[in-house]
Amino acid sequence: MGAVGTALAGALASAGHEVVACGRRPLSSIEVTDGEAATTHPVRWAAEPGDVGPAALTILATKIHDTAGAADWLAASTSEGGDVLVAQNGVDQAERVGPLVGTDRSGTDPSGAGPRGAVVPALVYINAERTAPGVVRTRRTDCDLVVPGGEEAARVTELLAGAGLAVERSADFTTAAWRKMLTNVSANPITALTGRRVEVLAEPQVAELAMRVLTEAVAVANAEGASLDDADARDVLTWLQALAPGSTTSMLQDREAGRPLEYDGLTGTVVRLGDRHGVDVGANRALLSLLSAVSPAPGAGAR
Ligand SMILES: NC(=O)C1=CN([C@@H]2O[C@H](COP(=O)(O)OP(=O)(O)OC[C@H]3O[C@@H](n4cnc5c(N)ncnc54)[C@H](OP(=O)(O)O)[C@@H]3O)[C@@H](O)[C@H]2O)C=CC1
Ligand SMILES: CC(C)(CO)C(=O)C(=O)O
Repeated sequence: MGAVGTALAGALASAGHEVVACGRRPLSSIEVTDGEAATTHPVRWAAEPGDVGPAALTILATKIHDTAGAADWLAASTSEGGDVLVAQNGVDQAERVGPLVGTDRSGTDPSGAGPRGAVVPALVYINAERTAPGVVRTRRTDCDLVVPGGEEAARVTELLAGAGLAVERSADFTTAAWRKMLTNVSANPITALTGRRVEVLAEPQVAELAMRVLTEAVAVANAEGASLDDADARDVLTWLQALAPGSTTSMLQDREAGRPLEYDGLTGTVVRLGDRHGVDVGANRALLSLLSAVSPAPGAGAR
């Protein structure tokens, strides 16, 4: 459980759900501070996949490059079905996680057709800052999560009911995912590279760079089937500039903690797709070069 996992776990615990924390460090409770109010919730810690047991809902909230590392946890919690909410950034959550869920991974079932739950992508708009293991500060706007339309996402949304989360359904999830991606290919690299929180995006020269990054990403998004324009790029920058004072990014937190940076599935994706579609992605490529100089791409094979 990191920043997002703890924030979502706190919300589910407050709705009365039993929460199991799958992780490498023992955890008996979590604390979530939203605004001034801190709430503490008990959790059961599972030290290894064999301790998890079947779950009605599994939330995967690792960094993109750690997805494959979570495979045994996912196989264990979905061995009898149950849905998976993929609370990760990027644009291909379902493709990334689908193969890891609910299939017989022992090799004894050649059809690979174990029980299957649904894999539902979630675009996370909660700004979550982990200040200690199991301790998180959230800064929220009027939307916490965006999930697709359809029956499977409706079932997951129902499970989340009562958790105090503002969940939106999007009938055009490709566009919604790329809109969220715009926040991450601009704010995350720029904050991580400058070592400053999102307020850095208010500086005129930085805002100009962010707009170049965003307009390139909009062209890539549209080549991938999204429906965005330069006004959306402007809106995303305005949204980022209006985030609560002190808001950070997941990539800046990783840089500060000396952890690998999650750029391959974000800026790396924009650059690869830009090259494939013949879209100029010069500003994104420059950020990618700088990010790779700061931290070698972790798990580039685990996109
Ligand atoms: N933080 C934020 O505000 C936002 C983040 N996001 C996205 O959400 C996703 C999660 O981000 P965030 O919560 O910030 O990330 P964190 O780094 O805070 O949390 C990731 C967690 O995954 C755990 N983990 C990684 N590999 C394994 C494994 N093999 N087994 C068990 N646990 C594992 C880590 O454990 P350990 O602590 O032991 O390393 C860590 O606790 C990312 O895709 C991010 O881009 C989206 C919106 C906002
Ligand atoms: C929107 C933003 C930039 C902040 O929550 C984010 O998604 C992240 O930190 O990864």
